[in-house]
Amino acid sequence: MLQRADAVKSVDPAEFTRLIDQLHSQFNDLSAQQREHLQYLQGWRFAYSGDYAKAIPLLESLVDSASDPTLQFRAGSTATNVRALSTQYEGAFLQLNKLLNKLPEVTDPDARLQGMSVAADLYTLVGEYDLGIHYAQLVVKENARGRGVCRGEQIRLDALCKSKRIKADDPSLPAAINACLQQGESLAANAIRTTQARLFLREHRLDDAISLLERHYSEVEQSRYPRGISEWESLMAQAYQQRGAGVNAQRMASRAVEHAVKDQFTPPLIGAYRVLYEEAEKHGDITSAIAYLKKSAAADKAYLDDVTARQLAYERVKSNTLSTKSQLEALNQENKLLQLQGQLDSKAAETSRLYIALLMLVVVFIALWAYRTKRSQLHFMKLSQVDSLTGISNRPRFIQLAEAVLETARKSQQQASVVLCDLDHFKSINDRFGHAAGDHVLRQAVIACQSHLRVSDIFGRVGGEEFGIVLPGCGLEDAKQRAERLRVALNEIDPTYQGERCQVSGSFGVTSTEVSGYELRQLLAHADAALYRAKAAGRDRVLPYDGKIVPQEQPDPPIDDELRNLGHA
Ligand SMILES: Nc1nc2c(ncn2[C@@H]2O[C@H](COP(=O)(O)OP(=O)(O)OP(=O)(O)O)[C@@H](O)[C@H]2O)c(=O)[nH]1
Repeated sequence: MLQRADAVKSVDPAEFTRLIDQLHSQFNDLSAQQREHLQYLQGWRFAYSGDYAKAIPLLESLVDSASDPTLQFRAGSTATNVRALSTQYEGAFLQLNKLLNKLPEVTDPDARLQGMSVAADLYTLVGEYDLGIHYAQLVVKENARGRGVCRGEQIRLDALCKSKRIKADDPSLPAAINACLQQGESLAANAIRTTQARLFLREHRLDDAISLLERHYSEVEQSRYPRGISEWESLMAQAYQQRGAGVNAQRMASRAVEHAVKDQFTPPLIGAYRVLYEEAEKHGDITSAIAYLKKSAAADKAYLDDVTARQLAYERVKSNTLSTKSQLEALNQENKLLQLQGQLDSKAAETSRLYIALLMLVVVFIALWAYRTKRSQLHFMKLSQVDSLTGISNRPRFIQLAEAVLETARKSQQQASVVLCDLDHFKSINDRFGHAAGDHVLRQAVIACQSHLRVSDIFGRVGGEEFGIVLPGCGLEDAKQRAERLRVALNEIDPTYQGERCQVSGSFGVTSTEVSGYELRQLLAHADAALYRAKAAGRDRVLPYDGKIVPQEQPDPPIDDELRNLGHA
């Protein structure tokens, strides 16, 4: 029943009214959504009958609260229309803005037709004919369920008529009327006929106007649409008057006034009063003439006020919308700017992270490079400090370590001893068994000595087959005993090499700080003197420096030269 009522509401007013009443009687059986639909139809009925005050709250409450978005949009369309009809133009344009914003999301073709029709109507009403025509053409183009051509053409032709861009003979007029009739839209067909009648009157084709208006008058009367009936009758009155049929003119004008919607001052009403005034004046009824003239003037003024009001409302809403739009655009720009700023910040952070990563990579690379360099430096340093044959300190390293140990001993006034050891007849080992055997003996001699030395003792190869030993914390007597142990250890080296016997022995010269002081040069010289004495005494023995044997006089050579000389000793 709801659907049927909706379908017939503008084509069969009697059936529509009957259905609505019947639905009201079954109100309790309706679902919430059905009640909302009924509320919409009730609002529509009030609007149709000209009771705008009742129609508006019913419709607008649905705009905000209806559960179905399509019904919301439809209620909004009708509410816009009703507000315009009741001259609440600002409200109408505000509603229209809401509608046009929602329009892209609306899919229901009927609802779209209704919304776009309202837009077209309203723009035409404020003289924005091109905009009105634009929406009317959209209605025609979408042609929802075949009804778009009728509805859109009705508005487009009205806008063309008002903007004086069409003639009464334009073929689109009968074509549109036919389209409406095919759809059963007699109300719209008659609205187009009204437009055509106005055009006939404008072109002074009175017979055509009267013929058209009379032909369909009864049909219009049956429409129960007061606004349409009143306009029709006003046009008839004006046509009759111009034709000289005063009685008919007066009759129709009175009906037009009678049917006019209360407090609505439209051109048809003004026209009707004008006819009544002129007819009364013609018949000498001055009192009535003055009364109608006053009414006509009042209606005219009210209409002009209305035109001004709607123009003002339109301009006000338009400028508000524009300023809201520009505010929104400014906000959008600001948002875009903020977004860009955000993107820029994150890019900058990303770049910083890249830089940091790069920097870390460089640092790691440098650290690695430094580590490798240091390692190879240490390796080379070690190589430069170690005797490659025996693995103990070489001569420069021995001197360096010995000086350090003696300096420490000097500072703490502790004793230290220096021992020089030279292998006996080493040349003959080389000569008899070969150089490799000599090397082997040198390595064995070092191993034998090491097993009797402490970690704190300094042991180095100071010449070809000559070794230096510094014994920190060791006095002369102790040093002699320890040198003796070394001597015995050399004797105990396995004397066979590749099946041949090669006896190893060494001669030792010993001195200590208590005898020679803390100067390494002096200590070495004295130890060397003792060694010289041991060699001379028959080798394979330990002799201390006794101060009696003076080593060979030398003009204080640099310590390396001295050591070299010692090596040859
Ligand atoms: N195999 C080998 N021989 C070396 C090395 N360094 C020096 N020599 C040899 O050691 C020998 C030292 O001989 P001399 O200085 O005559 O002394 P010596 O034969 O030990 O006799 P005295 O010291 O008087 O007992 C020389 O023949 C050098 O060539 C070495 O690294 N390896």
